[in-house]
Amino acid sequence: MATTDEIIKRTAPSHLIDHNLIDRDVESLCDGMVKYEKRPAKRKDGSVVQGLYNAWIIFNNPKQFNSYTTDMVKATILAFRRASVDREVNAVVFTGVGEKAFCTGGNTKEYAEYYAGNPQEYRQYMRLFNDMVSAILGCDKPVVCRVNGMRIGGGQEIGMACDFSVAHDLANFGQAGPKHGSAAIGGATDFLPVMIGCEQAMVSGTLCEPFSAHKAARLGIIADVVPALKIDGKFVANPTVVTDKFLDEYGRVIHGEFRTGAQFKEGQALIKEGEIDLSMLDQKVDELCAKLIDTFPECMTKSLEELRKPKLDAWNANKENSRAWLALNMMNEARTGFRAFNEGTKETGREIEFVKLRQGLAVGTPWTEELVDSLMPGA
Ligand SMILES: CC(C)(COP(=O)(O)OP(=O)(O)OC[C@H]1O[C@@H](n2cnc3c(N)ncnc32)[C@H](O)[C@@H]1OP(=O)(O)O)[C@@H](O)C(=O)NCCC(=O)NCCSC(=O)C1=CCCCC1=O
Repeated sequence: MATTDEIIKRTAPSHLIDHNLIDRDVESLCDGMVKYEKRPAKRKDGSVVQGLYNAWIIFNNPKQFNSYTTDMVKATILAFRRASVDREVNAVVFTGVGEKAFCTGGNTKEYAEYYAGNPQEYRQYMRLFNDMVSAILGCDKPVVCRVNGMRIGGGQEIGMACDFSVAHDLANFGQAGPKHGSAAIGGATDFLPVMIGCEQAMVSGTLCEPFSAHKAARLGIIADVVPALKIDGKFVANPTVVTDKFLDEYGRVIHGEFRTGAQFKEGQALIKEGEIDLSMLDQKVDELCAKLIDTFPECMTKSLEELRKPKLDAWNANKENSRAWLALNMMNEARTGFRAFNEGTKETGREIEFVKLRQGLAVGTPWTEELVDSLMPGA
């Protein structure tokens, strides 16, 4: 009987059709701000698998906490399509450069300086954003979000669109919309209720208070969490988060909550003096990818397609209405909130005085350019 290798050699066709949409490097679409790297796949024992790879899609905009510009969104759509049709790719690892931020969502500078006041332009942008989320949810390969740092706003939304999330425990997770002039309707309002229940989804989607990685793991936003801080060469859990207790004296769950007061400050100081090491994160990602490759490919894809449906159905039901609302929202609250973040500073703050705005609207004050300018931090 011929061996599998002999049969492959004898029967594999000499020509394969390329199903990519366009034949261009991902990097060339966005000046290298999204990288596409095929990294050799490994078995559970760490040995390299000949001819098979994982596609690493990497946001490369560290100065702006890996927020995505319009060009980066275009490149990401094509990167996921490329991974989907690449026969040698078994899984996608979606991550960012550095150890501070996976992604903090839409680029607030571009939002404030180009899209603010231009709903027709933002409608076109939101077609691209929607297609990026759909490209992740429709990827024919399992998608692992390697959470290399904070996952905020649209960054949290595209992260939750992935199939698995593995995070280091200095990362925070949350939304920013209602504080910066938007609503988390780029996926979070679709995914959060399905993933963590309506009550905690409401907390995360409206109050804009971050969850620690340990809380995100406890609630079910991420599959796994590992340490990244080393003190004297030894990995330690995030010292700003409660990880050594589960209940407080009243029986309330406190595991994963942020420490407060002096304890929080001491934790911050410890992080500053320690060393950040992502080797445990990469080991966990490698372990997961090694498990994924040890399966039938079509059965894996079918399982992904079925298990994605709760998120996908909510996303498909709402994404076009959300796109339309977000475009029109660029006329008032988004124009105001993203300008405030972009024009504010650490000294003046980067958010408006919400009560002042509410007091004005309570007496019917119209949205004029003058009103918007008066709300800018430091105005
Ligand atoms: C809370 C933060 C994420 C982190 O705060 P902090 O740790 O204090 O860092 P900063 O000093 O704020 O930021 C460091 C520098 O990075 C720049 N930065 C951070 N985030 C962005 C961003 N999203 N776009 C562009 N630049 C960003 C920041 O300006 C600093 O640089 P500088 O030169 O100014 O010193 C905090 O950074 C934060 O709140 N960031 C903004 C989060 C946000 O509002 N994201 C957009 C939400 S809306 C969105 O994503 C949407 C997606 C699709 C659907 C519609 C929609 O609204």
